[in-house]
Amino acid sequence: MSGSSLTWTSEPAGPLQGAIRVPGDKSISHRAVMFAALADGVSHIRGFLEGEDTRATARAFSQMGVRIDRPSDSERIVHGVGLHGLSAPASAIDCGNAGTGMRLLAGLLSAQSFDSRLVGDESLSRRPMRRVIEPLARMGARISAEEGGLPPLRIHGGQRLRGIEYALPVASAQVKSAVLLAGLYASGETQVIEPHPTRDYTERMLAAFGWPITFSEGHARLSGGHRLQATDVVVPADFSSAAFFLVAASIVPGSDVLLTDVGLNPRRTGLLEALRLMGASISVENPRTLGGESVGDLRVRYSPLRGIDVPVALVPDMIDEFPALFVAAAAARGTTRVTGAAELRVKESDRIAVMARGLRALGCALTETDDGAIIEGGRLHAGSADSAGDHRCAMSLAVAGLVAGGPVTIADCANVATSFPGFLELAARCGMRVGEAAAVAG
Ligand SMILES: O=C(O)C1=C[C@@H](OP(=O)(O)O)[C@@H](O)[C@H](O)C1
Ligand SMILES: C=C(OP(=O)(O)O)C(=O)O
Repeated sequence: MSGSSLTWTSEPAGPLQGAIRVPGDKSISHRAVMFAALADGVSHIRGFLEGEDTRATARAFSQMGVRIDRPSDSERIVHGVGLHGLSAPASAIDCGNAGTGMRLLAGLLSAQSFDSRLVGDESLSRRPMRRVIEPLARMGARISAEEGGLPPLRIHGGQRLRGIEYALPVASAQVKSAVLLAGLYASGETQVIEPHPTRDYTERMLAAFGWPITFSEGHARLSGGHRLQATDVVVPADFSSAAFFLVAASIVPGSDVLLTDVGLNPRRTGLLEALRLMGASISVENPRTLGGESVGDLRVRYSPLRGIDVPVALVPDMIDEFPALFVAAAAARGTTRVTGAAELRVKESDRIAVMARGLRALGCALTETDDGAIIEGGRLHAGSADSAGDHRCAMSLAVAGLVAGGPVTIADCANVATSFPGFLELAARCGMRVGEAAAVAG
């Protein structure tokens, strides 16, 4: 990573135009490497996200003896070692900035015969891990953490796991997936019940790799003792990365942008519905299936937005898109209220606080609440904001700069490389004026 001091400048821009394909889906890329590594045979992954988060996951499996070839950018050929073929890593596994990597690996590693240690960067080291430790301990896992349930995690191998029925206290695909991954190795049946359905990539991908699993909205059930069979995976473009362009083109007058091959799993597309409720003009063109997932091209045209009460039922389906939604709300006419989104406070940053500070610095009237915010739309002005090292806040604040009265500087943007390498190039290609501060100023 290129140092946390990276500052961007974003300037007001004219209409955004063009067709772009954002990089591969992060959630699917993490899981594709994991299941391919544990499968019997060789799997070919196309469209893999070349982000720091997913590369860290691939590195973790290389450390555990899995051969992973990279024939070209965003391609991986994974030589699976079978469910019991991983070997003890010689050193700690560094998950970088990735909550997904750490929580899913915690489930998987708690079932191995060897000990392991999971570490992360400064942000990940502040994120709650009790949510996975607790159900995994019930299955018989032995995991110790720092005070407060924080990383690093020390996982004591050689435990016999047993299946459990687990009702998740919070809607979390990461916790669900950690339990299901441990369940692959457990005796008996493992069942997970969610308070609200979350992204079901683990369930779908287990089925694609040949593991018997029953799942429906909010519920998944599997038994241990089967095998995973290598399969090829095609990763669609990441809706969460497309989100910045959906908002940008919606708020910059005259814009007309096409985002191609975007994954449209309904557990990810809450922002599409929220923006449409606000008056956005977004159509799905050429809907089709790619690698078992619904995909489509999203055509977004400028349309004046109005404030809404974001339906609470949409929250889990747009959990990573709130920083972008906050910007849409700040540029809309009227008031937007977000509730039921307390999870935003335990992401890469406290996303409610970081976006509140950032948008207030640009003149937005915004009131933080425990589980959301009240955002008054209006005109933004030039100013300085800090992303607090959070990739999604950095890109969202860059979008805000497009409609501010003058240049906006955004501090601490290096972590954009965790989920969206090449953001600046794609942004420039459709007409955004965002760049590294020195380059824009010079
Ligand atoms: O399972 C996944 O791939 C993810 C689940 C979500 O986290 P939670 O499970 O904490 O809601 C999301 O915020 C994250 O970016 C990716
Ligand atoms: C929350 C996110 O990811 P993770 O939990 O994997 O760090 C995200 O990408 O917005």
